[in-house]
Amino acid sequence: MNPQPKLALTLGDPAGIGTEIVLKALADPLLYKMLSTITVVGDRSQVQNIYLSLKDHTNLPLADPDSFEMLDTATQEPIAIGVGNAASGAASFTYLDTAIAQALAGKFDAIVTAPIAKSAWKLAGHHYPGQTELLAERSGVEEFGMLFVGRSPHTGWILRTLLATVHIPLSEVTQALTPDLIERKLELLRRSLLKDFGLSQARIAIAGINPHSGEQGQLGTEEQEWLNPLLKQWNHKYPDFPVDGAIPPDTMWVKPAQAWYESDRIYVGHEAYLAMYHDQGLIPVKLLAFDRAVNTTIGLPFVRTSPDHGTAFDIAGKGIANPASLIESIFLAADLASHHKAKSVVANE
Ligand SMILES: NC(=O)C1=CN([C@@H]2O[C@H](COP(=O)(O)OP(=O)(O)OC[C@H]3O[C@@H](n4cnc5c(N)ncnc54)[C@H](O)[C@@H]3O)[C@@H](O)[C@H]2O)C=CC1
Ligand SMILES: NCC(=O)COP(=O)(O)O
Repeated sequence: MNPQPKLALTLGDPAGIGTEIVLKALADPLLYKMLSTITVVGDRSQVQNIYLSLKDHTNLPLADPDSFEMLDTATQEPIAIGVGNAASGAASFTYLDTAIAQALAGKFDAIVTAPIAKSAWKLAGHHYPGQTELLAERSGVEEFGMLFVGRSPHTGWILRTLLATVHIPLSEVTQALTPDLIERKLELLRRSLLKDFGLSQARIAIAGINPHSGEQGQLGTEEQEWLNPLLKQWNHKYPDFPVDGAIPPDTMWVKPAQAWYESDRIYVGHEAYLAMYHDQGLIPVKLLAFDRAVNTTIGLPFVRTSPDHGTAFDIAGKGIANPASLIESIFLAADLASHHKAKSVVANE
């Protein structure tokens, strides 16, 4: 039988809500059976301090730091809660870097990351757009992507959204969106649907770039000039992973929203969506699923998941942070990693 996958759980930015949601998640009865498979990566004394300061005034129970495994990654200096700074950026960078090194050495099958602040990484001298790019660089992969996954609590339907471009200024988006990029993202998504999610057939919906997908060239020409012809070629090449589009971006999310909320409708819809830029994809994801969507990095040699929210500095230390998206991230990491392990067992047989 397959052993359960081993998960690293990093604390994220210590000035944010990371430690609080980790302690809340690990106290959740749903996670109880998985506790022995999880190693928290971060500063033990900081965890102890947050536990002592919050345990008598939070809205949810906290796990006692003695009840779980920790890989102690002590930080250089005490960190005040509520504002990301160079010290908190240095700490969250070290937690993630430590977890990556251990995952690459085979000690972990998956990394679940609590949120970091990119601005704090920059203050600490680490110039990465986010955790995703550090994970990819350390793993030596060039093709990787940011995929958000959320299961509807109303209908059980799963919304999967890949971003074609991620953390770049809006003014750079149209230059970044090239036929080569879209083809690579579609291929990454196809492989992930096949290998990570076990779907041998899936429909993909792709959003246009311009209002009304260009309105036949009147509101932008990318769709007519190269996006629609590229999709035609793709559909010829991969009939099991057909792409619908380019769908006008303002209406693309109507059917997913119905599938999310309305169990009486039969939505024979798309297994995945490709959004052209960060907010085109993440506004609908967060409107529908802020408390449960999971950010997963596809294309890595190990599994990586993270909540869809950030460090929430405005509520850090108040005991009111919601751990739901982190809990979903832990479940998804375990699922995806079990799937990978099962496949590698079959491959070695
Ligand atoms: N996975 C990651 O590492 C992510 C990191 N970030 C980083 O987080 C920092 C802050 O970003 P913001 O845009 O302010 O987004 P945010 O998600 O941290 O906060 C947005 C709003 O949602 C609330 N919120 C967020 N998570 C919550 C939770 N678990 N429970 C209750 N309320 C919650 C906050 O209090 C705030 O009002 C930025 O530096 C950004 O780069 C943002 C998104 C993801
Ligand atoms: N908006 C998603 C996000 O900021 C996640 O970034 P990353 O740190 O996971 O790369």
